[in-house]
Amino acid sequence: MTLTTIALDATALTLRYRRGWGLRDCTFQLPAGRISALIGPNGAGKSTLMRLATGLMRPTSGEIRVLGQVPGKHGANRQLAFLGQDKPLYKGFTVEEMLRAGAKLNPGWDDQYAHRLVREADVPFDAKVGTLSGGQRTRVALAVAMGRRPELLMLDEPLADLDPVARQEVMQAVLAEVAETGMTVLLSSHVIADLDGVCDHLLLLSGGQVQLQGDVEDLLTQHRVLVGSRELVLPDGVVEARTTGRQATVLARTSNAPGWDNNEPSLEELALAYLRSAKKVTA
Ligand SMILES: Nc1ncnc2c1ncn2[C@@H]1O[C@H](COP(=O)(O)OP(=O)(O)OP(=O)(O)O)[C@@H](O)[C@H]1O
Repeated sequence: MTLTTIALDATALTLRYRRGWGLRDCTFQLPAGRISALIGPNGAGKSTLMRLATGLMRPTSGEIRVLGQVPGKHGANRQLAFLGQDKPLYKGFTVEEMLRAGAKLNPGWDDQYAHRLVREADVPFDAKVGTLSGGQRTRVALAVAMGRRPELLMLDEPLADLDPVARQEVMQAVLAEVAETGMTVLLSSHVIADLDGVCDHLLLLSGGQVQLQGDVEDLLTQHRVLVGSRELVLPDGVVEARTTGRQATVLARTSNAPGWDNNEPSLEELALAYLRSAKKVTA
């Protein structure tokens, strides 16, 4: 990938908290204009990575570049919008006042668009933010983040408190924005099924380290779910092997597994196999 096609570029990125590692020697690149999934178990380092990208924290060693710049060096990156797990809203403001604050604070603010996003979510403009449900607050926080029309949008588990219809609506809004403006999105979620068909790039962290990264289509074609007798010879590239009775189910990075029934994995099968195998290694 050349510089202009890379939105996030990390080299040996490390952050050590007093208690232990947040991230450890992470090297990866996320492509611009695409939706990248950030997956990992609790404590994997997903929020830490996003905080480093915003410049809220500095790495202990290594480097991260966001849209070509080291975060925080030239003030807040105006092209970057970040929506963390603690939604950055003023509880005493009405939704309308929140949008007005967004307009005042952000030069590139698109007021019509932000209002449309709130309207689509059926959130009343005159309601106080503090009286909204968790899901409604998420929709307002998203409108504030996307109203800035950022080049890079980072969402830390944005779907966690949304109902199934709202999850779909939010993903549709994000997809439409990516298609229309070429915005780059980094999206973390524990519900991998929500990311399937939406994300075209994957970054999987575990224990602060990169376990798997790449283009989703490429990763899926490079892996196989193999089903067969447990007596069969395992191919190279086994990520995870499980047995029930006389049958074995294997996920392997291979295209050559004689004797096995083999199918391309879904994103969920791929990610879960890597997450389970990382858990076994660290247990
Ligand atoms: N402020 C902090 N001080 C000390 N340790 C921290 C701090 N924030 C995170 N950590 C530790 O760093 C590691 C990575 O945490 P992080 O919050 O980045 O993980 P995560 O992948 O976002 O987890 P989750 O899915 O639970 O939100 C964990 O071991 C966590 O305990």
